[in-house]
Amino acid sequence: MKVFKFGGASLETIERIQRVGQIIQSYSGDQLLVVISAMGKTTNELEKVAQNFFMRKREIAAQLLYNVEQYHLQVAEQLLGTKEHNLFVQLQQFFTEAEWTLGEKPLRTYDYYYDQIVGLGELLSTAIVSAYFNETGITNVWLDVRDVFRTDDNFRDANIDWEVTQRQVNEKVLPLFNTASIVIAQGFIGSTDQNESVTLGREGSDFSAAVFANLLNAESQTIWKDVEGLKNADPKIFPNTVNIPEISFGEVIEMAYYGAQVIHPKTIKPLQNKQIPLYVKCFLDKELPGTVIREDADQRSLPPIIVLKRNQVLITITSRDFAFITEDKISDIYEIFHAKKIKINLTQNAAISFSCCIDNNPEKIELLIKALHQGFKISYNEGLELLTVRHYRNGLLDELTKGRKILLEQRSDSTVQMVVK
Ligand SMILES: Nc1ncnc2c1ncn2[C@@H]1O[C@H](COP(=O)(O)OP(=O)(O)O)[C@@H](O)[C@H]1O
Ligand SMILES: N[C@@H](CC(=O)OP(=O)(O)O)C(=O)O
Repeated sequence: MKVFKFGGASLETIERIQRVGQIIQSYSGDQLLVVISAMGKTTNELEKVAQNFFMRKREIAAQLLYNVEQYHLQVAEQLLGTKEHNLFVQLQQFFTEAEWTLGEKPLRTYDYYYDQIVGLGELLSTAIVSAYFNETGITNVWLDVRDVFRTDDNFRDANIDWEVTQRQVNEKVLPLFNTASIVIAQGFIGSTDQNESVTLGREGSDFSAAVFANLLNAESQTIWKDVEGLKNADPKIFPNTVNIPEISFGEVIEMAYYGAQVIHPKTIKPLQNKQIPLYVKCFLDKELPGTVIREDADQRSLPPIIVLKRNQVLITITSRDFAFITEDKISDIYEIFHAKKIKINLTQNAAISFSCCIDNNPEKIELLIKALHQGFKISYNEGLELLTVRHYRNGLLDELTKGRKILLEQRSDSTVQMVVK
C-alpha cells in the first residue's frame, strides 16, 4: 500500500487534475490511499467566508461562498462534460450544509465556525476528483475522512486520537480496498466525538497523509508538488537552488520546524516512527527523480539549507523594576504565549529582558501585549524576516545579509538564525 498526497497546486487547473489522473493510472498495480487538499486557493477564500460570517457580515459571507460554489460547479462540469451526474447532488448537499452554518447566529468561538466552514474545500475537491476518475476508468472509492480521523476539540489545530483513529482505519478503510484499489480521502480535516468538523492546521494535508501512512503501515508516502523535489531553499524566493536527492527525517524535521513551507512540520513523526520513506515528487514531470526522505539517507554532500520566514515581529519583554528575568518570570511569559496559541520562533534572554520572534498576527499580538503589559514593559519591531541557515558557510551568510540590519543572531555548529530588517 502506498499513500499519495496531492495539494492545492496540483488541482489548480483542469489540465492539472487530468495530469493527476495520469499519474495515478501509472500506479495501476498498487493499492493507493490518495489524500487530496482543496483546489488552488480555495482554503483562503473559505477563510474569508468564515471571517465575514463571524463579523456578522452575512451578505458578504454568502456572496463569497457562492463564488466558491460556482467555481467548483464549473470545474465539475468541465471535467465531466455534463451536469447530469450524481456528483452534483453530492456537491449540493455540501453547499446546503455550509449555507445552514451561515444561517446560524455565531454563538460559539470563531475557531469552531472556522472549522465548520473551511473544511468544505476538501470535501468539494475530493468529491469532484473521485467522480471524474471513476468516469475515466480510474475506479476508486470516496471516503469522508471525518468518519475515520477522530480528534479532540482543539478547533483549527485539532489533535488526532490515535487509538480511535487506528480502530476506524481498520474497520472502515481497509475493507474499502476489497472493492477498489484506490481510496480518495480529504486532507486537513477530521471530526470530534460529537461529530463536529475540525481542521488540523493550515497546510495540514501532508500530515493527514502521514497519519494514514502510519496507521495503514504503508510502504511509502509520496507528496506530489510543483517543484522538482525538496530543494535547499524555496525556489520562489532564492535563485540557484539545488535539488536534494536524499535527506534524513532528522534534517527535514528541522527544516520544517524552522519554517520551510514545503512540508508540514507534523508530517515527519508518524513516518519516522514506522520508518516509512517519504518521497517528494513533481506532478508536472513524474519522471524527475525528486527526493527521498528516510532515516539512513546519505547526506555527505548536503548543501547549505536556507529557510526564510517573512512577516516576523520581534517582541522585547522587559521587567518594569529592573528585576532580573529569572526562570519563574520566563515560565509566566511562556504560559501567556501558550494561552494565546502563539508559537515562538526564536528567543533570547538578557539580564532584565526577554526577546522573542513570532509570526505577525495583529489580532493575536494585540491580546498578547495586553496580557504581558500587566507585568512587563513591551516594545516591538515589525516588518522583519527570520533567516535560518543550516550547514552554513560564512561567505554565504555575508551574501544573504548584505545591506540588511541584523537585530538578533544565534549560532551553533550546524545552524545560524538571524532576525533581519
Ligand atoms: N525547500 C524547498 N524545496 C522545494 N520547495 C519549497 C521549499 N521551500 C518552499 N518551497 C515551496 O513549496 C511550494 C510547494 O508547496 P505548496 O505550494 O504548499 O504545495 P501544495 O499546496 O501543492 O501542497 C513550492 O512551489 C515552493 O515554492
Ligand atoms: N487546504 C488546506 C490544507 C492543505 O494542506 O493544503 P495544501 O496541500 O494545498 O498546502 C490549506 O490550504 O491549508
